[in-house]
Amino acid sequence: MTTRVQSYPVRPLTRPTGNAYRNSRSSLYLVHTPTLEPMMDEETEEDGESTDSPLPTTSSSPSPVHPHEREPSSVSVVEDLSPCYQLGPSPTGGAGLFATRPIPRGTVIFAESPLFTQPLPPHRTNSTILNTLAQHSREEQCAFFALANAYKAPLPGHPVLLPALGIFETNALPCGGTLAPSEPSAGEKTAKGGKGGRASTDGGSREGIFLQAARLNHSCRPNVARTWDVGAQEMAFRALRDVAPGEELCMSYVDVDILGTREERGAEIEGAFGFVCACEACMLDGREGEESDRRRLTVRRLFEEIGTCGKEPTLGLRKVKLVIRLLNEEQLVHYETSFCFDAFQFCVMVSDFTSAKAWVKKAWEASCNTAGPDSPAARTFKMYWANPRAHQLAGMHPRMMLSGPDDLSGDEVSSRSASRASL
Ligand SMILES: C[S@@+](CC[C@H](N)C(=O)[O-])C[C@H]1O[C@@H](n2cnc3c(N)ncnc32)[C@H](O)[C@@H]1O
Repeated sequence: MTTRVQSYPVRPLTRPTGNAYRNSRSSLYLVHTPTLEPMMDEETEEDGESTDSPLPTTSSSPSPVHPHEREPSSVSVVEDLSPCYQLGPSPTGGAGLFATRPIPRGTVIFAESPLFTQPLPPHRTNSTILNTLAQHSREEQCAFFALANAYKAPLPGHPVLLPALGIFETNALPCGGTLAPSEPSAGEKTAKGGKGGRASTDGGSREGIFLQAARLNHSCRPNVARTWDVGAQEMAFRALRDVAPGEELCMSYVDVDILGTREERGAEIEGAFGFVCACEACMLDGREGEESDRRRLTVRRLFEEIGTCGKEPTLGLRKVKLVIRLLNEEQLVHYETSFCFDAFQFCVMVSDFTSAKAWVKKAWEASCNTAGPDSPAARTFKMYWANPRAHQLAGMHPRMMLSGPDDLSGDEVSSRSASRASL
């Protein structure tokens, strides 16, 4: 039987429907259910594990500015609590949100409660939305009706909807439920709410209007991630990477899998959301556009291949390192989490616990930046960071030294040539 590495608890590479890629590792979540509390660190000299890697501390509630990058054991709070973004005209057309000062990756840019929520189709209609809006202030009603409506004069093949419903479908985000990590959303395709592959952090039982977030445009190279906080009933929006002043803040409406070519993404976005994507990545042309397409397809292919490298940890790790380089070149670093956890598993298989810890630490940092330190994934990574031997694949192959994420150069072929040739 092939030994496959397992997807991490909140799997990022999931397509909404009808795609073989989607199912590749969707059933391979962690099969043992680890305690989510950190265990005692079991480092031993025999295993040569480093002791200079302190375990992270986490806070339970996000501050308005809350970077986790670089030094995960400390949380720096930027003193200026005024919004670090403002509304402005977007190059994609319409309005968008723009950074007004540098935003470090991992920062909670804002957290927002929904103005109101609605059930999934077919249980919401123009009337249910109007009835709900009637309970709100005039100011809030005006704010809602000032939002974009992609269904007023839609592209061919898309219906014209009544105004309240059209605005809702254009701007709603999933919130309010608790799906199992592998469970696809039960929602039908609904503009932003229809972003498929919505995992546990989003929930799936209701969709809501978030007045600030409704101004976030889509990008296939997003710099913002959203996470639904069930406890706080808020959506948190985090910077996926360092954002420069003046840069537009964009999330991916296609949720997590934006690894298709420009053509594939364009068709998917137009079909699901009724607009032609004019994001930075889709606007690349000529050689730059081709290279971007090639990198994304290579990442997608390697994602599949890495899942079957359980018998060849060395090869698996080489592929992970290549993917990470490609993701950096493509500025899709938020996908790193899954691959770092793959690398962790290759290392524990051969009892290289020092490298394993370095990889799972990187996975932890990435998951904090994407979904916060209290996310199930971050908590699981933290547990494995404390005790990598707890993983069920630990020691399944003869002992061997692999390498950690600090050595991305390694002996791999250059990413550009490898993206053309198979490893
Ligand atoms: C939730 S709204 C985003 C904010 C909107 N631009 C505004 O002015 O309020 C979604 C709409 O913004 C536009 N939009 C968002 N992302 C876009 C993109 N990448 N390319 C082109 N249009 C985009 C589309 O018209 C879409 O229906």
